[in-house]
Amino acid sequence: MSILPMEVEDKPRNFVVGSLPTVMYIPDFITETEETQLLENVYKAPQSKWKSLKNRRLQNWGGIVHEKVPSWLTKITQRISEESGLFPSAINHVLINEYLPGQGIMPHQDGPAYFPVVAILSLGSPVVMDFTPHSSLRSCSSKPTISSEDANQDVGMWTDNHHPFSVALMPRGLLIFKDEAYSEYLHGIKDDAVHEINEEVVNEREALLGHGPDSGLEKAAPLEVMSSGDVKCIQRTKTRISLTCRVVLKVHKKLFKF
Ligand SMILES: O=C(O)CCC(=O)C(=O)O
Ligand SMILES: [Fe+2]
Repeated sequence: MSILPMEVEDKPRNFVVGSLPTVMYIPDFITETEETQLLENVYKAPQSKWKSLKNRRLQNWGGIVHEKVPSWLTKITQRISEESGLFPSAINHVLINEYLPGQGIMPHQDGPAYFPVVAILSLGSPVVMDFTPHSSLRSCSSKPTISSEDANQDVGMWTDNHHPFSVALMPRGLLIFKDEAYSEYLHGIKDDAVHEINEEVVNEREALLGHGPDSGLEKAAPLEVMSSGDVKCIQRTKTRISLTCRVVLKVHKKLFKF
């Protein structure tokens, strides 16, 4: 079946979650077989490919001169690029992050080296990713010591309808965020072994059912999601691998200084 340009253009918009039009989540973007194959390839890489950081390990593929993204990754990145229609050229950089249960990533903004669209494919185990408006978007900048948790309680703190929100990243799901969500928000993953699926999680339904909003197919909640009373939680019991796919605009000899 051919995909008409109209459909290509409409596709990402169908997957918008929450109130920002620049955040999309596509459940089950890949099959379980593809997930297994990707995980096999990630762990087939030589040990020297892993860089250990304080709270996680990562592999860098591409983004520097003379290093192409390998074909086991381009199989997926080409599909992400084609189906989203959001990247200006072929995805030339994939960062693979490995998180053990209880590991996370500090709230941060992806750097200016990238075109402002990022696609994150999750494998293995689910987590919740939190988005927080950049501190410059606080209407009360005189309260710099407030913790992000306290800030989440106080909706009036943020200017121009900027509010903290979260996205549940289930295995095989694809998160895409761009433009405003890319440059006006920080994103991070808490280093806790349990992540609550609270009312700030914009894709709660898709995460719990494991299917897209219009699929009509309801499946039991994934095993890792537990309920205690009204509160649903992700119990992080397994390793999570994520593939962060971006376009490096100007390819240099080095991307990071480790
Ligand atoms: O692992 C993730 O889901 C996020 C990774 C990330 O934000 C990054 O590598 O910049
Ligand atoms: Fe990031």
